[in-house]
Amino acid sequence: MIRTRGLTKRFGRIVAVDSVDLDVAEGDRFGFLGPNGSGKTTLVRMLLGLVHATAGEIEVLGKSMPRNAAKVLPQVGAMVEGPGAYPHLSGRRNLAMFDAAGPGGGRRGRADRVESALAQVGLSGVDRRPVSAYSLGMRQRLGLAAALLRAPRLLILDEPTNGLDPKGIREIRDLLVALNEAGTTVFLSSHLLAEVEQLCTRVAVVDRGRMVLQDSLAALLAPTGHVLVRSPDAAQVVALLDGQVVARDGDRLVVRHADVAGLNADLVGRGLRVSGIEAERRTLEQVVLDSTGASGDRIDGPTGGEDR
Ligand SMILES: Nc1ncnc2c1ncn2[C@@H]1O[C@H](COP(=O)(O)OP(=O)(O)OP(=O)(O)O)[C@@H](O)[C@H]1O
Repeated sequence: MIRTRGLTKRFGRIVAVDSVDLDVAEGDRFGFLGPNGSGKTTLVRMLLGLVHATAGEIEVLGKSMPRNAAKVLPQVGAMVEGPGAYPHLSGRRNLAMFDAAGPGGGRRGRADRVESALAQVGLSGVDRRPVSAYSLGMRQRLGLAAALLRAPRLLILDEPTNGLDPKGIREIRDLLVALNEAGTTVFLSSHLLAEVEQLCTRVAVVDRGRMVLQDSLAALLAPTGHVLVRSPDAAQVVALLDGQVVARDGDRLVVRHADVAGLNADLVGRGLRVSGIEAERRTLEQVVLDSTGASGDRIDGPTGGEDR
């Protein structure tokens, strides 16, 4: 669905995107993560032909970009850098104009396309008030509605839940899952780890323009090979497991062991009480923090921060 090789963008001395090889497969819900200023928006804009790459190759829907933009873009729904809309017009009017402007946007069926897109994003009851009177969350939903007008095969969204409250975030997440289950590939950039952890099946992480990680979420959050044990008999557990306990804090132990059920049976079988036991997993936050450096928009003084 999306494939880049050696994709690079320089702005003068700044390398905003540095030789990125991205692979998004059909059916993915792909989360593109990175700290502020790491190059996410620049990469997304290159995918859509809005910014010319300095070097490298881009394929979207199997076709080279931006050469095939006219063929590819009608099958791609995109929302980049906040929803753009005419502020003095209503949401419906904005969508109708947006529909008319693109290929495949004949007058026939336009009203239905607009109503269907509004309904999908939860705006079907919206009145004639101008977009300037919309809340940030309503504008975000309207931007998403514009991306959905053509029932796209691929959705490319830059920070789609910016400005939404927790309920709104959840609604958009449910909508993206439903669209994905109906066959739409979803690619979204975000710096909200919890959002990506709950929504995405695959993730890539960029840091200062370079891709530092690309894998399935399940693989990234797989068990670490340690088991977290809680036991009122912690001292005896340490003695019994001799050398396998890598950390202890009161009644909590971290044990090097791959088999949770087996370890539990072993401890209980020897008369040791277990009040909690589970496989240790890293959170996406830990995975990302381990793979990235300091925040991209930090400007430390001579004594602070890391040497760049
Ligand atoms: N038009 C431009 N001219 C010069 N530098 C730019 C331009 N666009 C982006 N940059 C620089 O490229 C780098 C990457 O910016 P980009 O906006 O792609 O990051 P981002 O990951 O999307 O950040 P954020 O999460 O804050 O939106 C930054 O250092 C930014 O200052």
